[in-house]
Amino acid sequence: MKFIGITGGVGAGKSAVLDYMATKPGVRVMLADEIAHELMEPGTDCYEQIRQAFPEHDIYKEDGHFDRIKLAKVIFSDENKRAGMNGIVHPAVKAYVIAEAKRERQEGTLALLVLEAALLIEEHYDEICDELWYIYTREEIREARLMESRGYSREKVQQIFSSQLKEAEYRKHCSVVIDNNEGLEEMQRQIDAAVCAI
Ligand SMILES: CC(C)(COP(=O)(O)OP(=O)(O)OC[C@H]1O[C@@H](n2cnc3c(N)ncnc32)[C@H](O)[C@@H]1O)[C@@H](O)C(=O)NCCC(=O)NCCS
Ligand SMILES: Nc1ncnc2c1ncn2[C@@H]1O[C@H](COP(=O)(O)OP(=O)(O)OP(=O)(O)O)[C@@H](O)[C@H]1O
Repeated sequence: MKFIGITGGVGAGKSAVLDYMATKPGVRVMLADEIAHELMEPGTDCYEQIRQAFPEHDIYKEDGHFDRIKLAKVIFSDENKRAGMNGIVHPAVKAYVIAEAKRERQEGTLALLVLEAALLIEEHYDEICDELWYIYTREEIREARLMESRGYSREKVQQIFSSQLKEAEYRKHCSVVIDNNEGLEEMQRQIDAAVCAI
């Protein structure tokens, strides 16, 4: 089994890449954001720690779950708060991922395990993954896609851009680059070639 980490900035198309890879036999995909959200459900250790770390903020929905819009405003506008939350959530996500990768390696039924995360490089997933792939899409295209598909404001997109790595840094750490500036078919053609080359 090979363990591939897929990264790139917000809106680069990582989920679109994973959706395509998930259609292939022998491939299991994992999304770090999804794992994080499960680990942040009310009643979990992460939930309690975040609650205690942000006592002065209303970051909740009526049912007690975190309100992602409110939480995003807090963590993307304050570097210290973002670091505080990362320090709670990311070690828990990484521990979960390491345990799943170990289990899959032992089980031996997969050809590829694929993990998608915006912060693979910052969180040193190169130490766990066999290869890192960078999904490259120009900022203006990502901004347009996110405003159109998710209704993000230009300000929100720019705030998230400035909290993430620059293109050169992603390229330095990744051995495969997928160019997702064009349509989905072109991206899928590059994925097929990269999978063949493993
Ligand atoms: C901050 C939250 C509430 C924002 O939710 P929202 O629905 O507005 O945005 P979404 O989840 O689609 O994330 C937008 C982009 O920001 C990235 N991102 C998420 N958290 C962070 C972070 N702490 N630092 C930098 N980028 C982040 C995402 O990967 C994605 O590229 C949400 O992302 C969250 O709960 N984050 C904590 C989980 C986490 O750390 N995920 C990254 C794991 S590698
Ligand atoms: N090649 C493409 N052509 C047109 N639209 C695309 C293409 N790739 C992705 N998109 C669209 O761009 C938007 C962002 O893509 P996606 O959600 O896959 O990005 P992401 O990198 O997973 O984002 P995040 O960092 O927030 O998880 C989505 O609406 C998606 O459908």
